[in-house]
Amino acid sequence: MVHRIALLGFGVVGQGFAEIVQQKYGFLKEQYGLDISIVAVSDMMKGSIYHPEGLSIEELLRCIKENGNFDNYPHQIGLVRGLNSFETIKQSNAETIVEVTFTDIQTGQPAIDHCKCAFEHGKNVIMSNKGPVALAYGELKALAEKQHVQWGYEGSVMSGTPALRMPETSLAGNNITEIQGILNGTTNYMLTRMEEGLSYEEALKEAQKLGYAEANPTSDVEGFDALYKIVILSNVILKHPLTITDVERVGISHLTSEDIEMAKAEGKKWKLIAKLKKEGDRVIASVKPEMVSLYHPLANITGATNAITYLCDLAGPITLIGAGAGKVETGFSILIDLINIDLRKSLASVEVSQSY
Ligand SMILES: NC(=O)C1=CN([C@@H]2O[C@H](COP(=O)(O)OP(=O)(O)OC[C@H]3O[C@@H](n4cnc5c(N)ncnc54)[C@H](OP(=O)(O)O)[C@@H]3O)[C@@H](O)[C@H]2O)C=CC1
Ligand SMILES: N[C@@H](CC=O)C(=O)O
Repeated sequence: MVHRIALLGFGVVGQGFAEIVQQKYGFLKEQYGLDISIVAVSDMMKGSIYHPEGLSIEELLRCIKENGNFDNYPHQIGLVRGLNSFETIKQSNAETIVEVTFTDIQTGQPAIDHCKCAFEHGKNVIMSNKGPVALAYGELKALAEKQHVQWGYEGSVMSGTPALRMPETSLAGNNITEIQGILNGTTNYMLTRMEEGLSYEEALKEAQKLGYAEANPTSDVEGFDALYKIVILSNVILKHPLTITDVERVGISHLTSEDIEMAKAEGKKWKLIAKLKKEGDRVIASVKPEMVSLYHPLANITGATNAITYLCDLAGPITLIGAGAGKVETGFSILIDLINIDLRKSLASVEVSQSY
């Protein structure tokens, strides 16, 4: 069955996902019966193209590599240019919208409205964008259910490492009372590189070049990104509706090379640690840098790798370690949600939405 996709945003993650589809097309079709067709891409600066019978991924990637936009995408009958993100959602024949625009840490927009528009038009949404899941989880979940569409957001926490799906499926039946870990790849990468002698600015530049940092890296270094992730974990895994103002937040921007050296001299390391703890009816949440001893379980989590521990009443502490950011890793998070979407459940609603 062909699964038609429209991509909103064609930056690191959008291109990472497109490359995976290009490389694994035959394997995905053979193993999972998943015949992916990217019918539309709408990006703020790179341009927007749509063809109901599918676009050539090779040409999309070539255009971006050569010119940074889609102006030279070969013309063919039926090709539509210039649809904005909302027009792409409404006018394309995609069953699923892949929302990989930037995360706005203040408002979550326009991604929240992208989700609403897609759901209202009977389309599934898959995203690595954290804004909607952190700021509008309850409302969007209810709307998706009402519209009988599916919403995937695995990549919003720890990119392709299954920080959401693993506890939801394999740890089901436990009472999870505490969650803590390193949830931001950029800052963990920076702290690792600063221990190796780089300055704060040099380390940040590297993290940006490697595609780990947010479009606005303030989100990473001031702890907003990890805060969003801890709110998502509380909402999705603990089923406790936390808001961003409920979380104590301190970033790493005040840490200097001297602070790093001081920690080293004491046999310690700085880590940006995110925590959630159930206390009666309340959940206490924080994101802040801590000096941990070299024997601490998180001390050896280096680079853009993340780690998360779920404290379970039955299974005990379960720790997951894996990528927290990256082009392929986050591209994979989109794929795993796509594999888990049951298209048969959504087809009826797409047919309805396309008929008006
Ligand atoms: N990179 C990573 O490792 C991870 C990223 N994420 C999240 O995934 C999302 C994508 O990240 P990433 O690809 O790295 O970010 P990028 O900044 O590389 O790409 C985002 C793209 O979205 C485009 N865009 C912005 N606003 C709009 C809009 N209104 N309509 C259409 N396109 C728009 C941008 O356009 P242009 O630049 O052309 O203006 C840009 O090409 C973010 O929300 C991020 O938080 C989550 C996990 C890991
Ligand atoms: N900027 C984020 C990307 C993934 O969410 C990070 O560095 O972890």
